[in-house]
Order: sequence, then structure tokens, then C-alpha cells
Amino acid sequence: MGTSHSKGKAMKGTVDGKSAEFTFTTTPDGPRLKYKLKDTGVKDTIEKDCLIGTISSKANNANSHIILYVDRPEEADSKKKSVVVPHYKSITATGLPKEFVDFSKANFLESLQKEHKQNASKDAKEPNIHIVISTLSGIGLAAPFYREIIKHILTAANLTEGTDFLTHFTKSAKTVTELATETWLPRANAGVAQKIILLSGDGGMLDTINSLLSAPHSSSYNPPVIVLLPMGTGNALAHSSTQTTDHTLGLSTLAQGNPRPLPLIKTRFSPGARLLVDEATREEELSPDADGTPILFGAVVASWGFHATLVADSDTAAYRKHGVERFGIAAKAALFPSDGSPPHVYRGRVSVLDSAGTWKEMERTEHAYVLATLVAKLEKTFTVSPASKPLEGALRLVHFGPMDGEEVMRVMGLAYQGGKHVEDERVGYQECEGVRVDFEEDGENGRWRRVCVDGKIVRVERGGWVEILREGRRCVELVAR
Ligand SMILES: Nc1ncnc2c1ncn2[C@@H]1O[C@H](COP(=O)(O)OP(=O)(O)OP(=O)(O)O)[C@@H](O)[C@H]1O
Repeated sequence: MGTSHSKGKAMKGTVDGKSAEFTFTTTPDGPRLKYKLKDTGVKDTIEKDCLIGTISSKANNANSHIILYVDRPEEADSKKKSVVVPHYKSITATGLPKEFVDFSKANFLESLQKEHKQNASKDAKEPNIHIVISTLSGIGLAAPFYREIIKHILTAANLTEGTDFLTHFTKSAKTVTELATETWLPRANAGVAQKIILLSGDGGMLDTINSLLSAPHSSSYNPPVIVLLPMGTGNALAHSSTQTTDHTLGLSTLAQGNPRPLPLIKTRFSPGARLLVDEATREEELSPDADGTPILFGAVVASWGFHATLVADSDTAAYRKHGVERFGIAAKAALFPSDGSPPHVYRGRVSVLDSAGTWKEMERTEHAYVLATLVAKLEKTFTVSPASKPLEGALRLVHFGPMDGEEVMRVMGLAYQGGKHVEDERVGYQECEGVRVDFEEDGENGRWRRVCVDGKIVRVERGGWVEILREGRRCVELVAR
């Protein structure tokens, strides 16, 4: 809490139809609104970090607003590493201080209302607002988060399920891909404006962008606008590109954010590379590029080495139930093998593409960590690339050579201190245009030739390669604050 406050002016109005007095103050932690009911003395305080946003009420009173907010989490809950659905609140108020309304205006929710009105006037057959609830993302919070909060926010915004928006609960790992390919892509190509609220981790976005880029775009392609609510495990994109440091779990972005183009990477693989699915029990072919090269688009990261290994090894139902701890548990297993041997030394030739368009090969052919990323954070507190700014589109490479398990733990621990690992002299960190790995790992089963793209795992064949490049095509816009 801060120390100096601006003295608030008391204003009279109503809360849910009852006489009330408001005080709006500016504190070092941001603006704060207090109200007290005249009759009962009931009072509440709405602080910036619990505020979702304020929308004009549907009541026929220009002065009437609905304030959406959440309760401050209990001390015990805020200390938990795993996410807890906050307690949602809303009040309808008149006579609110103008500064508060201006500061908390829910622009994005109001844009959904406008779209609804336009669609209704055009007699659109199907809504172009979609809510996707990825039921198995993270520890399974998407469905309760929708039912306990989002549903009520949409009702408060005067939007009706079926006529204004459609909900889609994922039933399989293909649900998002099917929706994006069969509905969103043709409509985007027809120039239709679409808004998608995605309750998932990075995987839901990866499925969306790969489907939207699976066919050529028309000249009238209209990029769908996506709100990503962090319901996954790492939620790298949401934590790096949108507001997730308050207590609203991304809802303040849903209410108050603005769309911005989402930068992408394209990973190209040698023929024979396969996507591992169903806990690596099955393989699938990747979509081919125009020249037949297997490709996968991402918005977060492409890696090989320790990072890819721990993501791949922990992508099982048994690991997933640990939430974000799953990465730490898998990291220990990879760094301290049960037979007492040192961590694996990854062998391959790594080349970096500079801004002049020249590929330069690294001298080192033994590696522990090779990771190219567009974002700053891979988890809420894990800053892998401290120089990366939200949605700027710069690709950065983080890499280091073999170290013992303790050293890797120490260096990676520095990433939890705001990204201090990049100051360690053994860690390479640079901006680049692309990264290529030519694998020199001969193992039969390809365990050490696994590449992670935004959480998906691709296994490359013996003697194969991967190339990570920035992708210039417009695909989607991400709502950010
Ligand atoms: N009902 C379902 N049945 C099978 N698979 C599902 C179902 N719902 C979601 N999935 C799959 O679960 C995975 C969830 O990935 P997502 O990235 O959203 O979450 P995460 O891996 O927990 O988070 P992050 O990628 O941010 O660490 C996706 O591959 C998705 O296709």
C-alpha cells in the first residue's frame, strides 16, 4: 500500500437502486472508489487491481453504469502457485465520479455490444462472437471461470448466448482447430469481423493461428480479434502481452483492452518431422508449406535442448495436475537423472540469421539450451527474455552450453529474478532474424531431437533440421492493455 492519497470528494448517487455516497481517491497504487449505502451503512472498496471495468448500463439512464470487479483474494490464495477463480461482483450505480468512469471504461466490452447491434441490424444469421472454453487446459479452470464470471459479464454487457455469442466447450484436442478451419477462416476471408474469447493456455492460440494460416488469405481477410484469458499452465503469451498482474485473471483486458497485431514465428522442419500427440503415444504429420516443407506457426517460443525436454516430458495427465509446478518437477528429472549421470549434452550445429540476411554458425556444437522467443515471459514469473516488449515482434535467442545440473538450476533460477540469467557470461542472448539447428543426435527414438513450439512437441528425424523465422503474415489481433 502506498502512503500518500489525494483527498477524495464525496459524491451522492445510488448503488443497485439504494442511496449511496461515493469517494474517489488517487493512491500510489492507483485510483480507488469507495461507496457506502445510506440506509444500512453497507460499504465496499473497489481498487484498481480488482477492477474489471465499467460499462454503461442498459437502463435508460445515461448516468447509470455497471461496475464489474472481483474480491481481493485471501492471503492464502494469493500465495498459492496455482490459479484460483476469484469471487466476481458487480453493482449498478448512478452518480459515479466522472474520473472513475473515464478511468475504468470497458471499451472492449462496449465494442462487443456495438457489434451485436450492427449484426442485429444486418440480420446476421450466426453470431461472430465466440467463447472457447478449453476444458483440459491447465488445471481445468476454464469451465468454472466461464460459468462463475464470464457468463455474468456478458449478461451485464447485454449480450445473449445464441443470438449474440456462441460458446464452445472443447471436447477433444481438435475442437479449436475444427472451429478455426471451418468457421473462423472462411468468415475472415469473407471480410467478416470476428471476436473470440479464448479461455486456454498458449496451445489454444497455437491451434488457432495454425488453422488460420492453413490456406491462402483473400484480399479482404479480416484478422479475428482474440482475447486470451490465461487458463493454461505457462500462459506465456498472456503474461507477456496483456495485463495479468492484477487480480482479475485477464478480465480487465477483456473489458478495457485494445486489439493489436500478434507477431508470429514460422518453424520449418526437414521432411519426416512429426508432431507428437496423446502423451507422445502417436505421431501426426505437420501441415506442409507451399514447397512441401513441414511447418508449424507459433506466437511464443521455439526451443531445443533442456527447455523442449522438460515441456515434452511433463506433457502428461499425471504431470498436468501439478499446474505450473510440472515444469519444475520435470526440470529436476532432466537435470539429475536417476542413474546419477550428468544432464544430457545436446549435439548439433546452430546457426543464427542476422539483420543483414546472413546465417552465421556458432562455434559451439554441444548445447544445453537453445531457445528463440518473441515474448518476455514463459510463465508469470519466469522472464526468459527481459528485453522483449509486449507484441513488438522481435525474435531473441537465449542459449548456453553444457553445465552440470546444479549450475543449470542456478542459471535458470536467475530467470525468476526478472531475467538476470542473461547477465551470466555463459549465457548467450541476442536479437536475431532466425535460428537454425542441424541435429547431430543419432539416438534411435529421437528423444534428443524434440523441438518445442509454444508447448507442442515435434520430433525431427536423424540428420534433420529445424529453422525458426519471423513470419510476416497478418493472422490475428490480440487484445492487450
Ligand atoms: N476436452 C479435451 N480433450 C482433449 N484435449 C483437450 C480438450 N480440451 C483441451 N484439450 C487440449 O489440451 C491442451 C491444452 O493446452 P493449453 O496450451 O491450452 O494449456 P496448457 O498446456 O495447460 O497451457 P500452456 O500452453 O499455457 O502451458 C491443448 O492441446 C488442447 O487441444
